[in-house]
Amino acid sequence: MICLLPSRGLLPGTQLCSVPRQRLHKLASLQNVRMLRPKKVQSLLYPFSQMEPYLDRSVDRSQFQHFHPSVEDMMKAETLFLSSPSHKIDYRISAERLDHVPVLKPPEVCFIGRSNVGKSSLIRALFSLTPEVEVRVSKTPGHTKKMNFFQVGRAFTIVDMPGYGHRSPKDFVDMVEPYLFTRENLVRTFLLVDGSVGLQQADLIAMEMCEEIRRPYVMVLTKIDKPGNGTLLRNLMSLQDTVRRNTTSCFPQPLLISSLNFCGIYLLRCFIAHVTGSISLTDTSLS
Ligand SMILES: Nc1nc2c(ncn2[C@@H]2O[C@H](COP(=O)(O)OP(=O)(O)OP(=O)(O)O)[C@@H](O)[C@H]2O)c(=O)[nH]1
Ligand SMILES: [Mg+2]
Repeated sequence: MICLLPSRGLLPGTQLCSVPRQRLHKLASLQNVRMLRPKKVQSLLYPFSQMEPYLDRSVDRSQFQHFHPSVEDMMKAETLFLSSPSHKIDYRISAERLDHVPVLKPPEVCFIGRSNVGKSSLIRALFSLTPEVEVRVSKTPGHTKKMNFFQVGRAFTIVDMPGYGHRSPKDFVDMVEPYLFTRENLVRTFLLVDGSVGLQQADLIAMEMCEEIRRPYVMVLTKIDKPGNGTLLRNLMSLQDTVRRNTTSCFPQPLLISSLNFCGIYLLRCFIAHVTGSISLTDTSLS
């Protein structure tokens, strides 16, 4: 691999490399996914479909399908995650204090959650069609220490946040909380919960904070490849119950994601494209 390092304007955490096309993960693009077995396609595009057979018949399934985009809508959204000369996807800047945060016009979405929950991995999977934008991930909790801004053309900005639970709450309270309260162009916060362990006390505190901020946020269950179906279903139902009982600003449908096997990544790309106003959906996508 030829690396063009060091590159001007790049901070630690991001490298600009010339990556041969074949290094793209085979599941990065819907084009490839659509060639797989229909059952596999279904579970990658609509991860909730894996859970359905295990649900009690009395459970109302519509609450898990408020956002149910067509494959065509997902294809439209995917084009936004492809970098081109007229639509550059790139790391923009890192900020370790609120006054370092750049003023940017495009709508913004950010990812918060406990350290190690998989925030950076998820953003890396979203950008898997543009592997030259490197998002660093680590087994060690507390790896991401700054807010990292990634610009997706003029369409939107994605922000990777330091986690809470490790070296926090100080970092989080000093930097992330004021950002969430004051950022004018922030259109959605994604609050990640580890799907293999379920809701923890720290997650409940973060949900309370999001409720206090009163801006729209969405729960995301990560690492869904790790637990067995029983554990995952239990964690999903408990999260769903908490959302229903205790929240008013939270989107009613938790999104299910595995950054390892790309399950749910296409749906999340479409959700981001939708909430940032970058695509218009066909009528059937939202209920
Ligand atoms: N099995 C599995 N492991 C994952 C997944 N996503 C992330 N991981 C692993 O979880 C660990 C933490 O991932 P990160 O993406 O760095 O987590 P983070 O939330 O950004 O962590 P901080 O930056 O420390 O807050 C890494 O070892 C990842 O490989 C997933 O979908 N499935
Ligand atoms: Mg991180």
